[in-house]
Amino acid sequence: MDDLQRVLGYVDAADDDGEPAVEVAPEIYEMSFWTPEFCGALVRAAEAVGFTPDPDDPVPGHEVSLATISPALFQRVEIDIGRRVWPRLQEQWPLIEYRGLRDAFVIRYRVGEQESLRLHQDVAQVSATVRLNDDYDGAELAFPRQGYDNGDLPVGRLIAWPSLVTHPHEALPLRSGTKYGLTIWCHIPDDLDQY
Ligand SMILES: O=C(O)CCC(=O)C(=O)O
Ligand SMILES: [Fe+2]
Repeated sequence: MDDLQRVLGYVDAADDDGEPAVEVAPEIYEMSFWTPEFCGALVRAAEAVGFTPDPDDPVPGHEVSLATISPALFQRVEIDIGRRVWPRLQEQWPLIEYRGLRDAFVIRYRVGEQESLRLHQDVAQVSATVRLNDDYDGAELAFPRQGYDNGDLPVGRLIAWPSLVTHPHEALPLRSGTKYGLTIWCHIPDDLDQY
């Protein structure tokens, strides 16, 4: 199968071990999500489209949204997260409510280009990241308060955390190679009269 079929059709993307999420550090949950083959195809698609830093982004990175690669892909990922990821997170956080994705983008770290990302928190309900490759050194996604980094996370697996207040995180300096990760931000409910 070629990359085009795989990425645009979302073919052979899901890797589902059927296991519940595992708490790898305080309120950080890991689970299966994508096949390594799909991760590789998505990285090649992101490279074909190109990475552009947004000058208005307060935490600028070299990123490309899945919606820029393909609106249909963005929609499939949004539905897939609602079907496969959210129920596993609700076992841990029963009151969260899925309102779709604020964004999902591939971020790239390259020596001589973007080599780290400063400590920040995300403005979202729940944040997640998927490891897309592992042929690089450094650039671990680190949570200083939780004493956790994703250096040992296998390609295709996802970790999720509460976006604000308790889980500031940073990408440590890259030492060699190119890192790709998928960042996922889930919408905050805005129907405040429900609460
Ligand atoms: O995966 C990473 O390197 C971190 C990305 C991140 O925290 C973000 O895009 O908000
Ligand atoms: Fe972040």
